[in-house]
Amino acid sequence: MARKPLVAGNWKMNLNHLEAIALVQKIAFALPEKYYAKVDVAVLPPFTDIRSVQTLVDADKLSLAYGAQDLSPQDSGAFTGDISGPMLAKLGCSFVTVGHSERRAIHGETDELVNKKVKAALKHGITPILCVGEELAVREAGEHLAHTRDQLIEGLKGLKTEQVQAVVIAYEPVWAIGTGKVATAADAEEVCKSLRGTLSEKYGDEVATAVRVLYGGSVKSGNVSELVAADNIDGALVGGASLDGEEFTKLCALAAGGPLP
Ligand SMILES: O=C(CO)COP(=O)(O)O
Repeated sequence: MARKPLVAGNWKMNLNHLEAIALVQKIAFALPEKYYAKVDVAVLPPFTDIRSVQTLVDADKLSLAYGAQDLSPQDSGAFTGDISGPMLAKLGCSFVTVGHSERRAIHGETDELVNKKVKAALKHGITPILCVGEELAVREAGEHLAHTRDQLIEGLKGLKTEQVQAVVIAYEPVWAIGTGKVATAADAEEVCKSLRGTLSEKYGDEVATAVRVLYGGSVKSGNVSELVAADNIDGALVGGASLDGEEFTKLCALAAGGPLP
């Protein structure tokens, strides 16, 4: 089965809601509709931008999807500062990143919490983009396959097979994030293939064949084609390059197989 590539722009803590509107308009204008038949495109802005993005996407009937960068494992209650799955679902979010390495490192998120967040997203009909990836020391020790396998297994723990089928996985080696050091296509493919192998072993071939596995870490228009050409890489989770409308559009068009618009 051919998996449709997904390119998701993780804006991280960048752009206010006015800047968000400008960027989405730029992408909508620059990326012709026909590309969406070959690539799914999503933006993941900060929470404060989502309502504005929703309004724009709805009003102009854009094919672009959007989502959030995190969610609470809880639905509601005394959790100051948190944002819940039902709130995101109400805003029309299709995706939410869960377990991004920045949240694991800066906010101390454990695999157990990440697993709860994956379940919270699924409960509210939002596709979790479960992020896994090793630090440089882990790779240098040759432990990257075992490390990412454990993160995958723990992140999906307790899910039914059909729920796993609804998840997107993103392999983001920590040493390649925001550093300009992209993993080679061969390095990225090695891990993505191994993750798919783990899915097959735990949930069967059908699920493993259906689930999209993205690569993230210094993806740009200059390297995306080589990455998505690999058998087991089904798109990209893009940080820095997703903040530049022209660059992001180019990247999406190339992930769709080109030509440039
Ligand atoms: O963390 C990332 C996306 O989630 C990758 O960020 P960069 O593309 O800026 O390296």
